[in-house]
Order: sequence, then C-alpha cells, then structure tokens
Amino acid sequence: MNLKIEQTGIDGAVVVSSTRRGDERGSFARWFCEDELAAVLGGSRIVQANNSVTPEPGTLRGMHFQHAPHAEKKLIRCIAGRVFDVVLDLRAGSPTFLQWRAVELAAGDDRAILIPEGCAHGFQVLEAGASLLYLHTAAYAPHAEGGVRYDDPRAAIAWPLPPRNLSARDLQHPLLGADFNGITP
Ligand SMILES: Cc1cn([C@H]2C[C@H](O)[C@@H](COP(=O)(O)OP(=O)(O)O[C@H]3O[C@H](C)C(=O)[C@H](O)[C@H]3O)O2)c(=O)[nH]c1=O
Repeated sequence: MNLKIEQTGIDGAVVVSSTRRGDERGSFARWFCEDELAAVLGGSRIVQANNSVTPEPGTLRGMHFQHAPHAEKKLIRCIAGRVFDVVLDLRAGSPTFLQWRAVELAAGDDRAILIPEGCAHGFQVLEAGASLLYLHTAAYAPHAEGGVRYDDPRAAIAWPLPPRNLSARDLQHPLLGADFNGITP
C-alpha cells in the first residue's frame, strides 16, 4: 500500500499519508489511488481538481460545503506553505454534529485530508505563500453552495491566528440558528 489512512474522529474525514521513495535522482510518491482509497471514497469518483493560492498568513477561506444533490467529498493537499485545515461536521444525527477537527498540512508532508459530504471545509494560512490542491467528487455548483461563518459560536473553531482577508461572501455566511439541527448530504 502506498497510502496510509488515519481517522480524525469525524466519520469519513481522514488523513491520507503517502509513502515517498527516494533514490539518487530524487523521490517519488503516490498522492491518489482510487483502489487504495476505495474504502473512504465509497464509490465516489474525482470529477474536478482545483487550486487556491493564498499569499498572506492569517488569511482564512471557508467554511464551505455544497448542499445535496451536489454534496461532495474533497481531498485537499498543501503544495506550498503551511495551513491549519478544518473539517466541521454538519450532518444531521451525526455523533460528532457541529464538532470540528483540524490538521496542519504543509508542502512536502505528503499528507492530505479527505472531507466527506455533509461537512464544511476551511483553512487558515500559517506560512506565507500557501497553495492548495483540491480533488472534488462533485462538480462546482454555485447555486448549491452553503457556508458556515468562521466565527460561528455554535462551531467555535479555534483559529490559531487572528483571521484576516476573508472574502465578502465568507464574512456574510449566516450564523447557525439555535434550531439548526444539521443537513442531509
Ligand atoms: C470552487 C470554484 C470557485 N470558482 C470561482 C468562484 C469565485 O469567483 C472564485 C473563488 O471561489 P471561492 O471564493 O468560492 O473559493 P474559496 O473561498 O477559495 O473556496 C475554496 O476554499 C475553500 C476552503 C473550500 O473548501 C472550497 O472548496 C474551495 O473552492 O472562483 C470557480 O470558478 N470554480 C470553482 O470550482
């Protein structure tokens, strides 16, 4: 196996670590394998790949998700810089509903986080010049996009740096009402 899967404590959210093999020319690592990840992909297939570049430390993107029937898994990897990457469980009835987990992803660490459907994703830049590679199992559907505000008290995400440079859209996500009991992906 080239890919190792570690649980995060949120069902379906896992860290995928690659084995990097070196030789006199340099090194090689596998970053994705449909067969090796079949247990966590559950038949979902990658249909889009995206990249975001975020130069300044403290900058925060998120928390984003897509509503059904456009719910998606995302496999996210940091290919430059270092980020604090967060998965937030929004699934109705989930034992970890409204819980979040964070992993640090950095260029060269050969790790990625898999965000399952029904969970929101966001990150904060820890080192200048962050670049992320996203593999998506559903096409971009702007009309189906949902968001949770980075400072929503019901999520209470502990961002390591003072958040800055948020997009107008990310600043305007509605707070989760007391009656919010989750989404069905
Ligand atoms: C996702 C997407 C976006 N766009 C356009 C829409 C905006 O004009 C611009 C940036 O989009 P947005 O502000 O939604 O992107 P981010 O806030 O960086 O969101 C990204 O980072 C957060 C943390 C995520 O989890 C999202 O999946 C990921 O897309 O690209 C497209 O044209 N195609 C696309 O597939």
